[in-house]
Amino acid sequence: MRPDLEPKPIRPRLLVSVRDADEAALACASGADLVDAKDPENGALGALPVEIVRGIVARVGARVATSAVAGEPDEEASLAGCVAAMADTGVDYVKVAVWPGQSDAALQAAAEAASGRLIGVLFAEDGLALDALARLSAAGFRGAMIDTRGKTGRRLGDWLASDHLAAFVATCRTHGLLSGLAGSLSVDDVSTLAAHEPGYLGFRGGLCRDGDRRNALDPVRVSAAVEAFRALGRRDAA
Ligand SMILES: O=C[C@H](O)COP(=O)(O)O
Repeated sequence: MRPDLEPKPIRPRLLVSVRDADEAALACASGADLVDAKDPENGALGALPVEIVRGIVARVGARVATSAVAGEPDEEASLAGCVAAMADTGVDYVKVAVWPGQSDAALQAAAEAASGRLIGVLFAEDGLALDALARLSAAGFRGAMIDTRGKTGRRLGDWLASDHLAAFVATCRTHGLLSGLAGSLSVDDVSTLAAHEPGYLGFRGGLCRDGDRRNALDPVRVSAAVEAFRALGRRDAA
């Protein structure tokens, strides 16, 4: 059965970024809650070709929630177009980079292009942009997440202190946004970050062979992550 990501799950959900339908099938079979289509060879928010994303949705979309990255458009004019192309693949959520200088009109057009399924990605390297969250909510975004832009070994917690992450999640909740945290996370981060009660925690590198996000997903690491998330649920239910 497809897990419910909203409005507030009893535990954070596990997002696993995948690069093709075979990895999507592995993540889904292992018990990931959200399968996220992304090109790990192309930076933090590399978009996959839409044909590959359609293949991922066809393979796992009936069994698990799906998302896809629409990239990091560097021109405001191309934002809504990138989002629309990815929304048209049938994914449940589209993720796109947002930055403070974007106009409200551009944000609104992007949200409309994804029919209320758009998640804005902010980068930890830019600091805590809490004021952006009200704008995303007003524009019609469904959620917001923090990720790291540079995949060079510095992790989410190296950029933002725990109280900042808690403030991000709480402010998302205030504005009715689904919240996500990511950035070179490992399974050891799960219980600490879960305490902030985000909607989901996102993983790629920490679940790949040798911890390198450009390598294939490692089934043993994916299973360990799934177990860590399930343990949270059991702890909360106890
Ligand atoms: O959306 C989440 C990202 O794919 C996380 O990637 P990462 O764990 O390699 O930083």
